[in-house]
Amino acid sequence: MADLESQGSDVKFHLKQYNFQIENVPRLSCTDAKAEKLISNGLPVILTDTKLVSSALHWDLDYLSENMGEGDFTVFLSDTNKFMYFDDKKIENVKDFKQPTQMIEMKFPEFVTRLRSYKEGDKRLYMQQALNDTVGRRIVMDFLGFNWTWITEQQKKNKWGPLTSNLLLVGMDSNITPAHYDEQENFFAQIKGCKRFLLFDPSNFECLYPFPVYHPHDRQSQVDFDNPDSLRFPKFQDAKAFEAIVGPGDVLYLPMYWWHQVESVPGHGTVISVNFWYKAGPTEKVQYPLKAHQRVAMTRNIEKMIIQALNDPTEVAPFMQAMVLGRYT
Ligand SMILES: O=C(O)CCC(=O)C(=O)O
Ligand SMILES: [Fe+2]
Repeated sequence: MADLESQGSDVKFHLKQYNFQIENVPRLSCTDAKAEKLISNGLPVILTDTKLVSSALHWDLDYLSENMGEGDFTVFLSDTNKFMYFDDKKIENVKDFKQPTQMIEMKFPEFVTRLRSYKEGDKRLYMQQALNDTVGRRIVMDFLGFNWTWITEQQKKNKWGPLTSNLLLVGMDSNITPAHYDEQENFFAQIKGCKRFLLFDPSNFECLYPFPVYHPHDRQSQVDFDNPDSLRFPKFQDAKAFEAIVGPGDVLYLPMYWWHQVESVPGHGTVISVNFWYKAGPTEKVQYPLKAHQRVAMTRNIEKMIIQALNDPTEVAPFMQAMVLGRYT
C-alpha cells in the first residue's frame, strides 16, 4: 500500500492501546531475500508488492453487489464490535452456551442494503464467506487474475499442502475478530480499508489462555483484551505482540498457530479482505526441545484423546486435576 506511511500517524491515532509489549512486523518487498527467509522460517511479514489481488482492488460494495451472484453468503450479527468465532458442532459440549453472534445467510445485495442502512444501536455486520463457484462471471475473471504464479511458488517452496479456501471478509470498520489461532498457513490479502493485526507467536499459549479443545470457542483466547481479568489470567501481561497494519494491496503472511486479533481500523469505511488458507506441509522431523507450535499440537492431541476416552466434556477437568494435583505440582 503506497500511502500507508503518509497515513501512518492518522491510522495509529485511532488504534486501541494495550498494556503488553508491541513490536512491528517488517514490511518488505516480496523480491527481498529477507522476506523469503521470514516465510520459510514461519515468521510473519507484510509484503507490499505481490500483486496477489491486484485484479480485485476495484472491488467495492456496488461492484460486488452486482457481480457476486445468486449464492448465499454467511453474515454474522453482533451487539458489540467483537465477532468471536464459535464452532457449531461443539455447542452441545457446554451447558447454557450463549452464542456471541448470530449467523445468518443472505444474498449479497441484501447484505449491502443492511450495511448501508446501519445506524447506531443496530446489530453490527460481518460477512465471512468462502468464495465458491456461484459467483458471477466478472468475479470469476478477477479471481483468475490473482497472482497464482507467485502464491503457488510460495506454496511449493515452503512445502505446504493444498489451498483449502479463500475466505472473503466484508465488514464494517471497527469490527474486531478477537485473538485466536488457526491450524493452517495463511496469506491474508487486504483489498479495501485497513486492518490492524496483533500477532503473538505460539509460545504465548500460556499468556493467552485458550478455551478447552472441546469448547465451541476452541482456539480462541479467553482473555478479553479490553478488560483483562488479571486474577484468572495473570500471565496475559507477559504476552509479547507483533503489530501489522495492512492496507489495500498488502499481503500478510500469517503463519500457522500464530495468534491473531484483527481490528478493522476505524474511519476507513467498509473493509474487504480475501485470505488464502493452505494445509500444513508434512510434519517436520522432531527435534528436542520441541518447538512451541509442536507443543500446541501435542496439547491439542492429548486433550482430544482424553475427551474421546471419557466421552463426557464435564469429566475432563476433574480427570486432569486428579492426574496432576499433588503429583506433578
Ligand atoms: O480479518 C478478520 O477479521 C479475521 C481473519 C482471520 O482470522 C484469518 O484470516 O485467519
Ligand atoms: Fe484467523
